[in-house]
Amino acid sequence: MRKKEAHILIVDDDEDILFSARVWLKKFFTEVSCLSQPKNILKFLSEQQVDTVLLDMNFRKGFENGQDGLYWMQEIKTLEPQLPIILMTAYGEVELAVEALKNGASDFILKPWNNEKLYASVNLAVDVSRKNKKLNQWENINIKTNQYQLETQSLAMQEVMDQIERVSATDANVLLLGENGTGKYVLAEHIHELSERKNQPFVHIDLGSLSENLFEAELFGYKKGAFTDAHQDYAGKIENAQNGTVFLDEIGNLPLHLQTKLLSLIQNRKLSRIGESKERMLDVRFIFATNENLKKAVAENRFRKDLYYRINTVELNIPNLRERIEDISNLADYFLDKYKQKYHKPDLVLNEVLISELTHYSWPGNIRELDHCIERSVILSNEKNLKLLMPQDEESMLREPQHDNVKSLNIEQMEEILIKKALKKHRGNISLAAEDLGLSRAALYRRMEKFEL
Ligand SMILES: Nc1ncnc2c1ncn2[C@@H]1O[C@H](COP(=O)(O)OP(=O)(O)OP(=O)(O)O)[C@@H](O)[C@H]1O
Repeated sequence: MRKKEAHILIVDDDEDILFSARVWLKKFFTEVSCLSQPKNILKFLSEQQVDTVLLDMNFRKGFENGQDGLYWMQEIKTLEPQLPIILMTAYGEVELAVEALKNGASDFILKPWNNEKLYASVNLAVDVSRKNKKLNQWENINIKTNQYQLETQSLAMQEVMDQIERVSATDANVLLLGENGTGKYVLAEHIHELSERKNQPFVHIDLGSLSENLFEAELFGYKKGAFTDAHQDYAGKIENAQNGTVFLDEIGNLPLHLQTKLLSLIQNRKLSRIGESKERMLDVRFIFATNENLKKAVAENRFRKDLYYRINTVELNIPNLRERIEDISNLADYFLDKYKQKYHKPDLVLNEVLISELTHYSWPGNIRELDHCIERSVILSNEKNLKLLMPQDEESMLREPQHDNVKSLNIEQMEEILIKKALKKHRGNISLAAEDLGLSRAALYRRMEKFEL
C-alpha cells in the first residue's frame, strides 16, 4: 500500500500508546513522530512541518480532567491556528469531548481506540490540514517520485508500452491487470504524465487499503451532518481529481452497491456527495487496476458485468517479472544506482555472476521484490563488494540462526535479525519477545523503532 505524504505528531506520556499508535499510523502515513512530554510540542512544531497532532488529554497523575489536553491544544492553536488536533482520552466524558470540539479540536478519540476509526480520523484531519495550508491537493496526492526505469527489452512489455503511448492521448478508461508489484501504479502515473492532463491532479485511491465502511465517504465525499462523524463538508478523492486522472487501485474490492454508484458516475460524469442532493459536474480520466481475475468475479456475481465493460475500454496485461527476464538487469542497475546514492556506497557494481543469480530467481513479488532485494543487499554489503541477499537467503537466515548460516557478523544486523525472529516466534507479542531476548519492553520498543519494525 502506498503511504500518504503526511507528518503526524503523537503526544502522550504512555510509551505503549505512542508505540502502538505509531506502528499503526506508519502503515498509512510517511512520517509519524512521537513526544512523551507536552512541554516539547511548541519547539517541535516550530522546527518541523506537521499535518496533524494526536494529543493526549491527561499528562499528570491525579489530574485526569482533560484540562492538560485543552491547555496544550490552545498553545498549539496560538502557534498554528489551522493545524488539526485530535484529542485522546481514556475517560469518556461526553462533556469533555464537546468542550474539546468547541475549543477547536478536529476530533476526539477514546482509548483504547478502534484502529479503523483512528485511521479515519487522522486521514480526514490530514486532508483538512492540506486544504488549510492552501496547497494544491494534487501536489500532495501525486507524489512525484524519481524517474522510473521504463525502457524494456521484453516483447510483451514493449507491446504494453506501445499501447500506453497510443491510449495516453485519449480519455479512454484503462484497466491495468497484473500481479502485485508488476508496476501498475508506475504505469498509471506514466499514462497520466503522457496525457494532456499531466499538469492536473493524479489521485491514487487504493481500495485495498481503505476499510469498506470508509469507501463511500472517501470516494464521493459528504455534506456536513450527513452522518455522526461528518463534522464538516468534505470533498471526496474523486472530486479532488477534477480535470486530472483518478487511479482506482484494487477495483475488485469495491462492494456491489458502490459499483452501481461508480458506474453511474462514469456514465453521467456527475457526482453527488453523501447527504447532498445537488450534482457536481466531473471531468476526470479513470484508470483502474487489479490483480484479481475480474472475469471470474463477474461470473461469480461479485463484480457487475456492465461496470467491467465500462472500465476495460483498454485492457492491459502487465507481464510478471519472471516473464521479462530481459529487463531484470536494467531494473537491478536502476535500483542499485538509487541505493548506492542513498547509502553512500558509490563503488558497488553488479557483475555478470550476480546478474545471473538475479535472472535465475522467479520473483513472485515482481519488481517490488527486486527493489527490496537490491536495497537490502546494498545495506548489508561493505563499501566495495556488492553481496546479494536473495529473498530465499533472507528467509533461511531468519529460519536458521545457526552460525554457519549467518552471512554477516555485523552486530547491528544480527540484532535486527534476532529481534525479527523473536517477534515472529511470539507472533508479535512484545512482552514475550522482550523476555526471550533478555530485554526490557522499553528497550525492545526502542530497537524496533530503530529498525522500523
Ligand atoms: N518500471 C519501474 N521502474 C522502477 N521501479 C519500478 C518500476 N515498476 C515498479 N517499480 C517499483 O516497484 C514497486 C511496485 O510497483 P507498483 O506499486 O507500481 O506495483 P503494483 O503493480 O501497483 O503493485 P500492487 O499491485 O502491489 O499495488 C514500487 O516500489 C515501484 O517504485
